[in-house]
Amino acid sequence: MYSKYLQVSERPFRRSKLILDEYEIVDMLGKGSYGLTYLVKDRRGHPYVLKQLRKYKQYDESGRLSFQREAEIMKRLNNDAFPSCYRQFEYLNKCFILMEFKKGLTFEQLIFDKKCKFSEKETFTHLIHILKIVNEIHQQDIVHRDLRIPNILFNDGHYYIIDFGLAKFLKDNREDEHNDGNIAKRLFREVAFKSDFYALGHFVLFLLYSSYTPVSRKNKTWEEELSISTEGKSILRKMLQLSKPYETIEPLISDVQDCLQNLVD
Ligand SMILES: Nc1ncnc2c1ncn2[C@@H]1O[C@H](COP(=O)(O)OP(=O)(O)OP(=O)(O)O)[C@@H](O)[C@H]1O
Repeated sequence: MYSKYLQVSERPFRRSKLILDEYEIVDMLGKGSYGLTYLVKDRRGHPYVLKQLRKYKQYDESGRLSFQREAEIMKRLNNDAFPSCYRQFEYLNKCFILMEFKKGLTFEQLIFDKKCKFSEKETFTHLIHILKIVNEIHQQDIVHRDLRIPNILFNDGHYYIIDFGLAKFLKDNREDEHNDGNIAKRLFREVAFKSDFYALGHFVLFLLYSSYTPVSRKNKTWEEELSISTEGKSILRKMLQLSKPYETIEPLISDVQDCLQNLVD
């Protein structure tokens, strides 16, 4: 009850507010269930992203641990494709992570705001680039667990993956966590590489549907609606765990590369 009160009563910082006498709030970027995300700038005007753990999560050990883990994972992933974690601090009894601002548009913005349309070839080309950076994450035995269109940015040929709030080390796999009977949640959140492929399967569907025009009002499956290659369909079925799933990234990368060779522009 009290945590519900804290959740609804918590007000985000206003624009222009100075944090630690150093970082000025420029804009609010996101309001998730466990964090508030701001765009801030320092005194020289350099932009950063500042993530604040929500108050009601701060009193919960698992909330504090996840926030700590998010920072630890960002520090571990030393690659330009992921935001660097610069600083963790407390201010007014709230926990913060200061990270690198990655310039770009999310695939959600590209599809829904910019109305970009992606062909099958373009979709799998984006996928192969993204898989190469997901490989960097998996090589550290980390599963991202939230590879959705708002968490993948694109800018001038560069791809960035953000939001490690749900990421976990493989060793942190706990049976009870994804055993609550909700199958969709389990497929997205399982602490196994295949849950990242499952999420990317949905990412691929979002891109493919951007260039789809409905021809009837009947409810159909993506396999009936989308006209894509047999290879593309087979990859997607495995990603979505409708047929024997990919357990590691290498065979998936290899299948996407083969598929791309046969697709025309
Ligand atoms: N490092 C970053 N560089 C650039 N933009 C970022 C960065 N981190 C977050 N953002 C932007 O802020 C938005 C919200 O951030 P984030 O996903 O971390 O928080 P969230 O509140 O948990 O959001 P969600 O509910 O979408 O997961 C992102 O969709 C993205 O547009």
